[in-house]
Amino acid sequence: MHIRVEQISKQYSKKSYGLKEVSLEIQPGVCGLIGRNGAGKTTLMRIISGILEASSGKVYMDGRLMDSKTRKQLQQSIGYLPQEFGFYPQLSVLEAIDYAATLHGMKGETKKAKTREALEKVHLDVQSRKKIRELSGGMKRRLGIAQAIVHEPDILIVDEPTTGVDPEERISIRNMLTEYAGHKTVILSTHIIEDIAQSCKQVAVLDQGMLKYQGTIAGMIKAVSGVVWECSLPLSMDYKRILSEYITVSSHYMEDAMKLRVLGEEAPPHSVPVAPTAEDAYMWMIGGLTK
Ligand SMILES: Nc1ncnc2c1ncn2[C@@H]1O[C@H](COP(=O)(O)OP(=O)(O)OP(=O)(O)O)[C@@H](O)[C@H]1O
Repeated sequence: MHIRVEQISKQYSKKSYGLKEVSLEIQPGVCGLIGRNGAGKTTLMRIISGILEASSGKVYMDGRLMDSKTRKQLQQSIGYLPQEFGFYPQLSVLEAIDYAATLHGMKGETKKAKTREALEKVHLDVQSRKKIRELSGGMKRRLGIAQAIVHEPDILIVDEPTTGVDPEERISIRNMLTEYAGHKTVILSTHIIEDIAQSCKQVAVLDQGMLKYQGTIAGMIKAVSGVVWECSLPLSMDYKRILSEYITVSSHYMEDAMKLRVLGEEAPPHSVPVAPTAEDAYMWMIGGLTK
């Protein structure tokens, strides 16, 4: 399904904006939403899911406007995993997904088959009798994905599915989402640029409620060619000026020099231009770390 977000704003209160006039096109495949805390990722995902109303703007799915008349029907094509997802700890893995399938109106053999398929997709079929309270954090996250895909939605929206899980689990969750995408649309939010670089065809960078970039990872990297520098500064040099004038991606002391990777339009002293990475591009787009 193709999603079009048109001039969406969300004002929570007089002073608090979640989003400011965000327009975005999302095609089938995995789309990564990246931005620091408070950038507006959750707000955007909740609006696309139809569980939060925008203050202004429109969302279209395959050309159909989401409004009070179409919302319920469009929501049947959406699966959503919020950042915090609570299951009853005394339920078993199977019971939890069976319950989610019931909520989607499934019955009998169909429900049984879909429940089993969802658990297989997230590799929890062998744990199906386990109680939820016995699951690890990563397993709970995978169970959350299973409840979001049990009705095989065309659009899957997952809010920070890889936060706080170990690297192996992160890669596994990433792969599951890529596999699920196939011809479907998966929107995933993250703080982790590596997740986006590895699994997303499309990427949108949000910062302070505004869209800073939309396109491919390759396009994002290309956009910052010529602004990434590696400096090797003599230890006697006052490097604080460079830190204040450039966006610093990394810095470390060597025996004889201070090595910096910085972003800026002009070459800093003692520097050579280097090829940008996705992390450089992201840092450039959000204007560096908050000071
Ligand atoms: N219910 C609310 N009431 C008031 N302000 C809110 C509410 N929800 C979000 N906000 C504000 O809207 C902005 C965007 O928040 P949002 O949760 O969408 O960001 P986020 O990118 O998902 O952040 P995080 O990565 O920390 O989850 C923030 O400034 C936040 O404080």
